[in-house]
Amino acid sequence: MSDGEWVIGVVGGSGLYAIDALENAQSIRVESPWGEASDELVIGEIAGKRFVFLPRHGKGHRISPSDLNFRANVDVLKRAGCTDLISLSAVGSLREDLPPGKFVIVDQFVDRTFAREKSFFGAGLVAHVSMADPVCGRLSDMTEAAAKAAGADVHRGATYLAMEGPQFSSRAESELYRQWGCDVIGMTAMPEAKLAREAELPYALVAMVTDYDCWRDDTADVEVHDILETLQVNAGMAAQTVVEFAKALPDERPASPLDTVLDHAIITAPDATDPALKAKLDAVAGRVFAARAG
Ligand SMILES: CSC[C@H]1O[C@H](OP(=O)(O)O)[C@H](O)[C@@H]1O
Ligand SMILES: Nc1ncnc2[nH]cnc12
Repeated sequence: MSDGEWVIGVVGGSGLYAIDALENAQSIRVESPWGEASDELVIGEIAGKRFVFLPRHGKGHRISPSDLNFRANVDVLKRAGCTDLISLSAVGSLREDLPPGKFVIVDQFVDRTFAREKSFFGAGLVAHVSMADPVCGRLSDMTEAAAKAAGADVHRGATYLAMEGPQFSSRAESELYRQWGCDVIGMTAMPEAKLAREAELPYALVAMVTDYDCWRDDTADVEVHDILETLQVNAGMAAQTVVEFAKALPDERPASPLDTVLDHAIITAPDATDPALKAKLDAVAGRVFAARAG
């Protein structure tokens, strides 16, 4: 893939249901063969760059983590022309030195979710992408710089434990995840990051710490009310992070190795391929099919 234009998809998590800085904003509903996405996409510009916003839980926070259609969400962002995805998420902290208010640029995941569709591929078209380095370093560098420019207290590098939810963790689980070396906990970055990788969309995660989960003796156990209170304080900084990101974005987007991960991931022979699944994969893997045909 050659150099080109940036189109930045932003997935807004809890407390982030709109981006006011989007200029010439238009809401569009994008159909997906993977079902209903969480909401309409809002397409617009910030500092002359193209952005596409999707509220992960839908406007009004209608959709629970286990009910999110992650495949449709990533598929519609790909269909809308996104080249890269930035995820903004609320997380609990599993570490003393990551207090509420901190912005954390996540670089690893432990996926403990179990009730979600985790791949675009499957019977009739099998693919195995690498998740060794699950986030894009270039995008993470830029989001780190942007969060700092927005005035956030930023920590770079953390392991995110993705839990199923929607209930918060028991104290024993919280302690276990700490012993595993996990740093923050949330319910949504998986399978989002896996699906972004399959869709050849470089992905970065800005996690905003809202609470200490339930492992810390002298802190009250996490409650939604406290999360939303902390998010209200942070929402401005999160929105400003997107603006700073846009301002610093170079005009040209250099190609990324993550743009072509499917070149070496699809294992099913052409004559064993299920045409119906192949058709559903038109946005996610259309580039590879076209290259193979041509
Ligand atoms: C609102 S409390 C728990 C909720 O917040 C996080 O969502 P998101 O990652 O979309 O910001 C967490 O993962 C839970 O879904
Ligand atoms: N403690 C926590 N556990 C899971 N998801 C969260 N999102 C914000 N805080 C969380």
